[in-house]
Amino acid sequence: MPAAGRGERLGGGTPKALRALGGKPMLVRSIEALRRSESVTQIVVAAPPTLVEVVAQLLGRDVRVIAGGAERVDSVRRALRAIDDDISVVLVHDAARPLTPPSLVDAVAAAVLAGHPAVIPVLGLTDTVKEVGPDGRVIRTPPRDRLRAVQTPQGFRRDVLAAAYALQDIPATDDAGLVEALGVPVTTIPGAQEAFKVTQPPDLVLAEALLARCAPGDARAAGDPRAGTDPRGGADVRAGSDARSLG
Ligand SMILES: Nc1ccn([C@@H]2O[C@H](COP(=O)(O)OP(=O)(O)OP(=O)(O)O)[C@@H](O)[C@H]2O)c(=O)n1
Ligand SMILES: C[C@](O)(CO)[C@H](O)COP(=O)(O)O
Repeated sequence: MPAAGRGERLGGGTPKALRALGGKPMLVRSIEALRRSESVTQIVVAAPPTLVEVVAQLLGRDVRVIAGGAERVDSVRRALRAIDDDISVVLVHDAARPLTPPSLVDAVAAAVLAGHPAVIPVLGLTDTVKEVGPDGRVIRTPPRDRLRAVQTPQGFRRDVLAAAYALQDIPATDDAGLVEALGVPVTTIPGAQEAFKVTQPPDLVLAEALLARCAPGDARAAGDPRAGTDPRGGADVRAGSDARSLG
C-alpha cells in the first residue's frame, strides 16, 4: 500500500494518509479493507519517511511499514522489496482509496489466481474526454465507450510486477502501465464507485458524507468494517481518538 504521498492537491498540511476521515486516519480505513478481505495474507505499507514509527504504531504488528520514496513508483518499488518470499500474488492499493469494498480486493486477487497475470478494476466514464495540446486547443476526442477510469487495488503475478518495476524511466501513472510496457496483457474487471480516490477537497467531503449517511448495513459497502455494530455509527466515535492523537 503506497501511503507516502504528501497530499498536495488535498491540502491541509498533514500527509494525506493520516488525514482524518470519519474519525479515523484515512490509512486505517484503507488497511481495514485489506484486513477484511479473504485473500490478503501480508500487508506492507510505504509510509512518509519521517513517519514510519508513527504509522507502525498506528497500524499494529501485523503490518510491515517501510519508508516510501519521492514518487508513488518509488514507494511501490521499495514496498515490493519488503514482501515475504513465499508471496506469489501482489496487490498494489492506494491508501487514498479508503472506502474500497473488501469484495473488490477479493475480486482482483481471484482474477489473478485464476490465471490473469495483471488485473485492474475499472469504471466507465461519465464525462467526455479530450486530448488537448499545450496551446489549449483540442487535438482529438477519443471515443468514450472505449475509455475507462482505473482504480486500485491492481493485482499482479509477483514475477510480472517485479519485472515491470525493474524497468527504468517508463512514464506510467499506475502499476499496470509499467506491466503494459513489458508487453504483458492487462485484464480489466468491474471497479466499485466507493473505491474512488480522495485527491482533492471535495473528495474528502464526499467520503465523509458517505460514511456519515450510510445506514449501518450500507456502511459495510462504504468500507467501514464495524458498521452495523452500533446504530450511532459508534465505530467512528470510538476511533476518534486515533485521529485526534495524530492531530
Ligand atoms: N511519493 C509517493 C506519492 C504517492 N504515494 C501514494 O500513492 C497513492 C496515490 O497518490 P496520490 O493520490 O497522488 O497521493 P499524493 O501523492 O499524496 O497526492 P498529491 O499528488 O496531491 O500530493 C496515495 O496513497 C499516496 O500516498 C506514495 O506512496 N508515495
Ligand atoms: C494508481 C492510480 O490510482 C490509478 O488510477 C492513479 O493513477 C494514481 O495517480 P496519482 O496522481 O498518483 O494519485
